[in-house]
Amino acid sequence: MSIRVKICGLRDPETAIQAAHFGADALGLVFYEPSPRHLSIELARSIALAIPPFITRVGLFVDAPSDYVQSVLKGVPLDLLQFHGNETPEYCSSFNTPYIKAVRVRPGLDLVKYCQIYCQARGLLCDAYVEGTPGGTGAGFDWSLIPDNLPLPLILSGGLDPENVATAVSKVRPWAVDVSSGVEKSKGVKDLAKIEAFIAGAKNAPK
Ligand SMILES: O=C(O)c1ccccc1N[C@@H]1O[C@H](COP(=O)(O)O)[C@@H](O)[C@H]1O
Repeated sequence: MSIRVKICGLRDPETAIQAAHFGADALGLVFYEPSPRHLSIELARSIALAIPPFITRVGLFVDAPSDYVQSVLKGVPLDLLQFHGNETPEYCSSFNTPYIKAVRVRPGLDLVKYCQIYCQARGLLCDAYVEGTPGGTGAGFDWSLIPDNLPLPLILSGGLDPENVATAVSKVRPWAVDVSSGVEKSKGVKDLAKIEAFIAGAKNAPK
């Protein structure tokens, strides 16, 4: 099975198009104001419309008011929502749009139970826990905390980069990987060479 790769935090159409040409399967647009990758609805729309077909356009939210998510969905063509905060299963299911749920992995957290609670999610995204910041931190975590028997497709993220992604894919065998900081030259500024190397590293990881 070939690994899927999501590149998160695109901020201009040209970089999104390049990432698609390098083989990205999904591209993430951030709607979380404190993030350096936050987009206005207008800019997000121009990026989403530039993305070629058969690439999943993902909108990322963190504990956003429902009417804000609705207004983004009205203005921006999105295929999938990524909820990266403490959203309830009822909230996540209320937008009539497929979603993935992010969880910040910590010792003692029962990830199988978490999947059962979010059973409507299309996948579970496992990220690092960093006090005070919901994600996009570049921090990694102990992959051995992820059980083998997760009932949802696993999307591995948190501190991945072109150097460690092949090891992550070979060891953890996730359905997909997701990256933001690891393919940037500075906070919020993507690096095309790193995006290309990350995608190649993930897709050519030893089986
Ligand atoms: O990218 C962001 O700015 C962001 C903001 C708030 C929550 C999540 C965010 N991104 C997601 O965080 C993880 C880990 O990213 P990193 O590669 O460690 O920087 C990833 O799933 C991003 O989609």
